[in-house]
Amino acid sequence: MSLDELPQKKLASSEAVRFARSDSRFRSLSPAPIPIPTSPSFRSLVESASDERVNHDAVTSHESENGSISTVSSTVSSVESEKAAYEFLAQTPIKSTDTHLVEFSEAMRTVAKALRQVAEGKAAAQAEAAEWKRKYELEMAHKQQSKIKGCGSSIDNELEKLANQLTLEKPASDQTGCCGNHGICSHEILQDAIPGPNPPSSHKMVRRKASFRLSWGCNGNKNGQHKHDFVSFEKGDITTAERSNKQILLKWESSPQTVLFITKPNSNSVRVLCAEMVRWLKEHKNINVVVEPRVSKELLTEDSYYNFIQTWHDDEEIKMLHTKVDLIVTLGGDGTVLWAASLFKGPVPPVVAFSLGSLGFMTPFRSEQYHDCLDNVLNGPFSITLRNRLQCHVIRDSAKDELETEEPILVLNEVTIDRGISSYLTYLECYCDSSFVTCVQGDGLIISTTSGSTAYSLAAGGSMVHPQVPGILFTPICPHSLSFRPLILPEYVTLRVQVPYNSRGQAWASFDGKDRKLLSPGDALICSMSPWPVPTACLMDSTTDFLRSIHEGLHWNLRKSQSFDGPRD
Ligand SMILES: NC(=O)c1ccc[n+]([C@@H]2O[C@H](COP(=O)([O-])OP(=O)(O)OC[C@H]3O[C@@H](n4cnc5c(N)ncnc54)[C@H](O)[C@@H]3O)[C@@H](O)[C@H]2O)c1
Ligand SMILES: Nc1ncnc2c1ncn2[C@@H]1O[C@H](COP(=O)(O)OP(=O)(O)OP(=O)(O)O)[C@@H](O)[C@H]1O
Repeated sequence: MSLDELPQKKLASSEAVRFARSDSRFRSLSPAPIPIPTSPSFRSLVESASDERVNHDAVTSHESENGSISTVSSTVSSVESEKAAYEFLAQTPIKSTDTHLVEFSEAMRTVAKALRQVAEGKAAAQAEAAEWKRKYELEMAHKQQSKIKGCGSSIDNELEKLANQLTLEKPASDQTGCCGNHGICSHEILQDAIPGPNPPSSHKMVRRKASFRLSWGCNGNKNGQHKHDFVSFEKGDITTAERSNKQILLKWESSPQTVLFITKPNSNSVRVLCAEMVRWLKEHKNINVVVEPRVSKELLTEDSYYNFIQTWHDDEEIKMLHTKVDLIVTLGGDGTVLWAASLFKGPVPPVVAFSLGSLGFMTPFRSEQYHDCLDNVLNGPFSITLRNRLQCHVIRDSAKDELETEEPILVLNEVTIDRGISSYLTYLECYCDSSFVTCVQGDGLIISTTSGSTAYSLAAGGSMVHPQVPGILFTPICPHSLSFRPLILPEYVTLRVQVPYNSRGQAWASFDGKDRKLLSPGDALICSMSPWPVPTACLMDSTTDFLRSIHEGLHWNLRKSQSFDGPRD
């Protein structure tokens, strides 16, 4: 832009104020620096122009490569520029210039205030992030302590008590001692339950859970022992001896006795298959069957033969399901596996997922072969995939100083933060531990597990990741930026996504595609890896099943082979 153009480009001062207030840079964390003019004549010219954009253009156009001041138009010398500026000032009525000066300084004050607020906001957010991390760690330490105190004695007694109860009864009040407020308890994560004699069985009796052992498959040798030294450091050489995630095998130490059925609703084929499988398990394997209340009604309406089935009546009973159920059978699609996982806020028994849906990424078993499949699983050993879940806490701005937060939500696929019905861009500040990651400006953000990498995250351009890879996917949804590529972060980090106070709109969080929660400015979502994975039984093994899913489910890299009879080297 040449100086001659300046008077025409001059904006009305009210426009300048509006611009200062609306320019997104003044709301962002790292605003572009506002250039300071150098020459006094130039400064007065710029001030009179009362437009920060004009200011910016003028300064950049005045800085040549050799450091001297030049204009875009090479014919105008600096002397001429100054002359033109004075001419311009002379033409401008004093009164109008004064008014412009006043209004421009008002605009600059607004800008300065906005910048100060942004800086303060950023500092406060960082301090708050650190504070929440501290509280979270405190809470975890507290849970760990109560677990250590309560686990030893209370779980034995409770299991004993439960074993003698005739139906799925409400837990006694001290049962939460071991499992925390949300029924979470770590004692069953790798080595489940306590081996020992079973109490006498009777009609409707819930017996002690079957025990099992998990081991690591080693180069195809199913009895391979997992070495605990991941890294060795001998004579200064660092080598990785064994990696943490190998194929895991589950071997029963006592026979499984109780199977929970979770079924897709409103499907006739599922209802018929469920009734048949329940009958088969009872008659051929003498297995106790627990079903959802809806399914219990359906089965009992169909035939009083199903009197032996058990169900639950309230949320408290759901919280204790993991202490009674040896195995979960799901009949449906991936949504049914997600639903089954969502019932367990703590440890999850192994899941055998039969495919009765359209895609079936996590449902490797075919219902036509259910006799063989269930036989194999009930006898064991069988391969499992330990599918990590994310633990999500919504922290409300209004409750950020309280220790008690909303109940955590565990997701198997992902948590999505999007713009919901709002037509504005979402504006989300993201932190990884105490480091600032980025501001998401777009339709939203997906924080996904590796199991969820083939679901929504994939549709948003994220990578497909083997479910045993320990990582967290950070995938933007339609980011309004050309350079925002998805990330994969290590599983040990804590992510924090905050809707800043100066966000234009609200955001919505949804968990495995369900339970939408409104996030208002100031609210935050904290995600970290949960210690409670979902163990899913494999048809073959983790890798074979994963590759089968991407081939058959997604037709990954399907292409006709070239014929042999073409041109050659
Ligand atoms: N644009 C998208 O792709 C999109 C949009 C919304 C939700 N979703 C996904 O839907 C999931 C909820 O599933 P639903 O069955 O309850 O809803 P749904 O009935 O809408 O089905 C969503 C589809 O995603 C598939 N799916 C689910 N989990 C998968 C996984 N881990 N790998 C591969 N495919 C998977 C399902 O088989 C189904 O075909 C959410 O967790 C989310 O990942 C995807
Ligand atoms: N036991 C259940 N109770 C309530 N809702 C359920 C249950 N099981 C599944 N759902 C819901 O029903 C919907 C459909 O289930 P699912 O995804 O398993 O079937 P599908 O859509 O036929 O299969 P696919 O996902 O493979 O296309 C999902 O939204 C899921 O959350």
